[in-house]
Amino acid sequence: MPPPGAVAPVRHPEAPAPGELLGAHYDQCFGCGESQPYGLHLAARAGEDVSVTAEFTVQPAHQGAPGLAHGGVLVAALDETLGSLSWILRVIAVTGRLESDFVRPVPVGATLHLSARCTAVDGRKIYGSAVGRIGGPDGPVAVRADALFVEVKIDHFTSNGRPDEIQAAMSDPDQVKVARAFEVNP
Ligand SMILES: CCCCCCCC/C=C\CCCCCCCC(=O)SCCNC(=O)CCNC(=O)[C@H](O)C(C)(C)COP(=O)(O)OP(=O)(O)OC[C@H]1O[C@@H](n2cnc3c(N)ncnc32)[C@H](O)[C@@H]1OP(=O)(O)O
Repeated sequence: MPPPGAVAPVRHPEAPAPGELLGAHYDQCFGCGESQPYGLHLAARAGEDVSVTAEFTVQPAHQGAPGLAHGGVLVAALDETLGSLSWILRVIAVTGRLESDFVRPVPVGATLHLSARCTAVDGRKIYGSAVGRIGGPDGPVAVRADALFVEVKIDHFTSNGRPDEIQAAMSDPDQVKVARAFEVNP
C-alpha cells in the first residue's frame, strides 16, 4: 500500500503513445528478450495514463506441473509487465517487493493477457498493480500482483552486473539507445 504522502504518477511527455509496442529493453532479458530461447518473449504495449498491456503464451518449457505453467514463471510475467511501466514514466526502476496471488491454473498453450498500472509514486518508490487473464483480454483473472519498484540510476546495472554482459550491452548500439532514453529526464 502506498504511504499517505504518495502522489499520482505522471505520464512522461515523451512516453510512447497508447497502443505502441514497447520492444525489449534488453535482448537477453528472460521476460522480453528476443534472444532467450526459453524466455517469455513478452510483448508489451503502452496504455492510457501510466499503464501497459502485454501478452505471453505459455510454452512447454514454462511448466511446473504436467501441462500447467510454473507459478514463478507467471510471477516473472507480472514482474516484467510492471517493469515495462518504466517506459511510460521514463524512469529506470527495479523490483523491490512483489506480492502475488494465484487464482486459476494456467495451461500450456494459454495466452496470458496482462495489464499493469502505476498507482502512486513516493520519491524513488513506485507502486503498481498487475493482473493476468486467460481466455482473452476480458477473461477471468488467473494471477495478480502488487509491487513496489525503486528508481535507480544506470550504475545499478553497470556496477552490479557481470562485466562480460555489461561490456557486450554497452557496445550494442540498440542497448545504448535504450539506456539513453532513460537517462534523459526533465
Ligand atoms: C548497460 C545496461 C543498460 C540497461 C538499461 C536498462 C533500461 C531498463 C528499462 C526498463 C526496465 C523494465 C524491465 C524490468 C523488468 C524486471 C524487473 C526486475 O525483475 S528487476 C530485478 C529484481 N530486483 C532487484 O534485483 C533489486 C535488488 N534490490 C536492490 O538493488 C535494492 O534493494 C533496491 C535498489 C531495490 C533499493 O536499495 P537502495 O539502497 O537503492 O534504496 P533503499 O533506501 O534500500 O530503498 C529505497 C526505499 O524503498 C523502500 N524499499 C526498498 N525495498 C523494499 C521492500 N522490499 N519492501 C518495502 N519497501 C522497500 C525502502 O524502505 C526505502 O524507502 P524510504 O525512502 O526509506 O521510505
